[in-house]
Amino acid sequence: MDGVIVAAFGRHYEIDTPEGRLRCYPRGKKSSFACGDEIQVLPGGDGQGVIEALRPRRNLLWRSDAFREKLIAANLSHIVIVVATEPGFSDLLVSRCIAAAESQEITPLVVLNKADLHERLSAARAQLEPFARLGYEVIEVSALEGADLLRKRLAGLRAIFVGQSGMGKSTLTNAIVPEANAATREISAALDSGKHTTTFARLYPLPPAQAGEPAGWLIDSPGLQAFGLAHLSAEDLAEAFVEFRPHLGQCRFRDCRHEAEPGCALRAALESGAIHRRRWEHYRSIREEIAAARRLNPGW
Ligand SMILES: Nc1nc2c(ncn2[C@@H]2O[C@H](COP(=O)(O)OP(=O)(O)OP(=O)(O)O)[C@@H](O)[C@H]2O)c(=O)[nH]1
Ligand SMILES: [Zn+2]
Repeated sequence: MDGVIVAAFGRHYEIDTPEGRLRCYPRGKKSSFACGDEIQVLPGGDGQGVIEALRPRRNLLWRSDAFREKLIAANLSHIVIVVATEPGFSDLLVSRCIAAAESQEITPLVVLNKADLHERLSAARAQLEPFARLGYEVIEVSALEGADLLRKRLAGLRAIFVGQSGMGKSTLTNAIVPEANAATREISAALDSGKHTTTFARLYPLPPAQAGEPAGWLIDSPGLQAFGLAHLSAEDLAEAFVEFRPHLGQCRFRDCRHEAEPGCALRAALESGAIHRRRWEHYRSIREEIAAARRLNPGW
């Protein structure tokens, strides 16, 4: 039977199948599946099943530091990077998420939430300007006011919300997917608290963009403060900055590290303004972090 992983708990998985939701276990000890993975399941009765096989992935979003890697989601069409007017957000984290997306050929989409908090709106817009200038879509919403525009935009997509804690990912999910509301209420009741912090990723169905087209889904994921990209090589990283692409391979030296070498095409693009200074800083700090991770663990 075919199914899709809707939640991953390490040792077991929740899988939606044509016969309903099953609680499934992998065959062996090793289990490395993610939300969005398409799976072949052997149902075992009483709502349980065994994972028989993984269908080939179209892509895989993951993060890594020197010693650990974590699968986030598979088979995505879009990564929705949620930021907010309040509290402040890290534009470096936005660049990291975009780099992760670009390296897997997933389309990034930036959502600026809490647009109802007007005093902070222009500062947040200014922080997003380097991304908007690159052609990345930025959508302003207020989860408290319904997020209708975003609901329409996401119809038919296979998307994940990523972002720092407190940006409003869960509130947006609740505004967009009615079933998510019920799930949040259950968890809150179980924890006996009004405050809800997402602790694991969960996939919810979305309607198709038009009747007759395929349905989509949306994954709400826990807030992240870090998005390590230790698995990307220096070349992968430069490629993941889309505005660098026309300049790659144009440096005087084939092995240019884009530091202080003469005839560096990237630095020339920076000086001419074709590369935004902020994005250059992001690139440098991610590259440093990758180099540090690889010094700690040469196995990468
Ligand atoms: N004013 C305003 N507040 C919002 C909006 N969206 C969310 N909030 C508030 O922001 C806080 C954080 O929202 P959450 O949805 O829990 O944030 P999250 O990104 O899911 O956080 P984690 O679950 O920790 O990852 C809550 O108090 C929400 O009520 C909005 O559009 N406007
Ligand atoms: Zn160079």
